[in-house]
Order: sequence, then structure tokens, then C-alpha cells
Amino acid sequence: MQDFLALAYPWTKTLHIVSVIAWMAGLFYLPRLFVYHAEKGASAEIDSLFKVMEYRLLRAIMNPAMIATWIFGLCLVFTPGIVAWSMVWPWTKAAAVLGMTWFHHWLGKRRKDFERGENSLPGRRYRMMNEVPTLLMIVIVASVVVKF
Ligand code: HEM
Repeated sequence: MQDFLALAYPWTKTLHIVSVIAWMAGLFYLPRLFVYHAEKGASAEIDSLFKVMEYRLLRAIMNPAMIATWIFGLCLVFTPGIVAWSMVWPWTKAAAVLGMTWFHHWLGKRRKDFERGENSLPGRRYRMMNEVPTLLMIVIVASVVVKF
């Protein structure tokens, strides 16, 4: 298994980065949809259009992309010689990735609130929360590139 992971390393990393891009696109876009939904979703027609967009973005893109990111990321973790747990970067990356996964689930809960017509947060709050994935992404990319 270790030999296979070492051989597959460039492809595993390619698939990891591709899944990360798809996941991040959704993590940036879904809170933007929530901003507009919270502020402009008054008419029944607009409300149901937002609900369909949010459902499809989460189910068809973000959930599969998050699962693929985790699978290929864990394959990289088990590839021999890639992660040195004595260094700091694997721990900062792991903490930020757990934060990103929490944020994904938080968005999923807010989507259900909108679906039930029970959203209680203003657009301003979603604008603020939109900064969370940006900050986590900076920590993650610095961790894997600088490798402090
Ligand atoms: C979900 C759990 C994740 C795990 C277990 C994981 C794990 C890993 C591992 C072990 C590497 C290999 C580092 C190397 O080849 O030196 C890697 C590479 C990378 N990861 Fe992740 N990762 C995860 C999520 C993410 C996320 C959310 C992002 C971006 C926001 C990300 C961005 C990257 C990038 C850009 C690389 C390539 C770095 C390079 O080779 O220069 N990863 N990941």
C-alpha cells in the first residue's frame, strides 16, 4: 500500500488540489447566496429560486468536493515521507482544515434554516462569516507551502 501511495503521489496531489478548488468555490459562494437570500428573498418566486440554488450547490458540488478533498488529503498523509509530525505545519494545517469542515457544516445548517423559512441571521452576519474560509485558506496554503 505504501509503495502504491508513493507511486501515485503526483496524481493524488493533483486530485487533492482539484477537489480543494471545487470545495473552496462553494465555501466562498454559498455565504454570498445567503447574503442576497436574507436581504432580497422576500417574494415567493425569488425565495424558491435561492432555495434551489443553495440546495444544488451544497449537494452536487460542495459535499462531494469536501469528501474527495478529505480522501485524497488522507492518502497524502499516509504517503511515506510527506508529513513530518515533528514540524509545526501539519498541526496548523490540520487545525485549519477542521475549522473549514466545521464551517461547511455550519453552512449546511443555515441552508436548512432557509429551506424551512426559519433564517434568523441578517445579511451582515453572512458577510462577516464569508471571511472565515479566506482566513483559514491563508493558514492552510502557508502551512503546506512554507512548511514551517
Ligand atoms: C480535508 C483534509 C485535508 C488533508 C488531510 C490534507 C492533507 C494534505 C497533505 C498531506 C498534503 C501534502 C503536502 C506535500 O505534498 O508536501 C497536502 C497538499 C496540499 N493541500 Fe491539503 N489537505 C486537506 C485539505 C486541504 C484544503 C482545505 C486546502 C486548501 C484550502 C488544501 C490545500 C493543499 C495544497 C495547495 C497542497 C499542495 C501543496 C504543495 O505541494 O505545495 N488542503 N494536503
